[in-house]
Amino acid sequence: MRLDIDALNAPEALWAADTVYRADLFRDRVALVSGAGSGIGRAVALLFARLGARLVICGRTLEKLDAVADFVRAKGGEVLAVPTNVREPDQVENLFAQAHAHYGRIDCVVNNAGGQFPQHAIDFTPKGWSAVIHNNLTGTWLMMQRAARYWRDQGAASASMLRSICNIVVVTERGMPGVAHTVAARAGIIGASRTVAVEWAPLGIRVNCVAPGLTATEGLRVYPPAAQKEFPLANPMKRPGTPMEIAEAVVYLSAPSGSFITGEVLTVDGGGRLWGELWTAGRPEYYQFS
Ligand SMILES: CCCCCCC/C=C/C(=O)SCCNC(=O)CCNC(=O)[C@H](O)C(C)(C)COP(=O)(O)OP(=O)(O)OC[C@H]1O[C@@H](n2cnc3c(N)ncnc32)[C@H](O)[C@@H]1OP(=O)(O)O
Ligand SMILES: NC(=O)C1=CN([C@@H]2O[C@H](COP(=O)(O)OP(=O)(O)OC[C@H]3O[C@@H](n4cnc5c(N)ncnc54)[C@H](OP(=O)(O)O)[C@@H]3O)[C@@H](O)[C@H]2O)C=CC1
Repeated sequence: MRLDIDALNAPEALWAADTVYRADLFRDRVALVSGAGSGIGRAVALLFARLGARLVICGRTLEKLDAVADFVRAKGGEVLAVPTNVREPDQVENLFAQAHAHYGRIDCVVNNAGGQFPQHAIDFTPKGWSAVIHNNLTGTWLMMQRAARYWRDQGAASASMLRSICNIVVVTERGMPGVAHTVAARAGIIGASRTVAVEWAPLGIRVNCVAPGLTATEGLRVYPPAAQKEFPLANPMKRPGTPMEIAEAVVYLSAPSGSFITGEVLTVDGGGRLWGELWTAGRPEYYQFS
């Protein structure tokens, strides 16, 4: 299988792609997207912008954020780019302070920033385990909690507020050989999301997760060629998902279409949790077919 990752992730292609949503769905709303400099996060941010949202985007690398911000502005959109490492509480604090100073409101938060490295679990070092847990569990949690405190401090939710948190996780049901650290971290986020969906409902906050299956982004390039060769075996559709397919799921949960949905995990994996093999660090000999 040849993955045309560059074509599927090109901002112009994302901007021109068909969408089921109407153009003013997020007019006057503010959407904050982490990890928006590439891949799924960029696709989510661009779709929000196409639907009229004003954006706050963050990630660790300023150049990547600037490229997305320049593109959105060239299309007539409004965007604030704040370099942020979501693992650092002070930086998360600064992000929300800047967003509020700039727009005076935040409606939706999409916690997409994350990543891991493929390795057989038996070889994880304490430092490697901690890096992935901090990135994906602690970082996402800090963003969720800061968003909830922001909305609590804003007072009662008005009818015009969406107050939605959407966390990008991975499909955890069958585990995923080669990335046990990230499966552990994301299972933690799913559990926390279900719990705070109840605790934060009185604040008018909905909390959901989107679990993408194999999705064609630049991020896949960190996987070894042997794993990449087997990517078509990841689901019964025998193709990767596209960043746009994940973005449309995020918008569904974040928009009024998700107004009665909270504590849910929307799996967008082409059926991969039912059938498919994903050996992210290569297939061990024991599991070879011949
Ligand atoms: C088949 C694929 C599809 C399914 C996979 C699961 C679904 C998810 C898919 C995706 O997420 S797509 C890709 C998303 N993007 C990324 O994953 C980004 C790339 N990864 C990273 O940036 C890092 O892996 C990181 C750990 C997340 C970054 O954290 P940090 O900057 O703190 O780490 P480092 O300082 O680089 O390393 C700390 C520590 O971690 C161990 N380690 C890091 N990389 C590797 C590696 N390639 N192999 C083994 N161990 C690694 C190591 O112990 C490092 O410490 P030192 O050895 O450097 O002292
Ligand atoms: N592609 C796939 O098959 C799947 C992806 N996912 C998840 O979807 C999300 C997006 O992945 P994808 O788009 O594929 O890959 P990318 O690597 O392109 O996206 C990850 C983004 O997160 C940012 N990021 C990583 N760590 C941090 C941090 N500590 N603070 C702030 N930003 C950070 C990165 O930017 P920078 O390095 O500049 O900070 C990058 O823009 C990730 O959480 C990923 O694990 C889940 C399932 C499948």
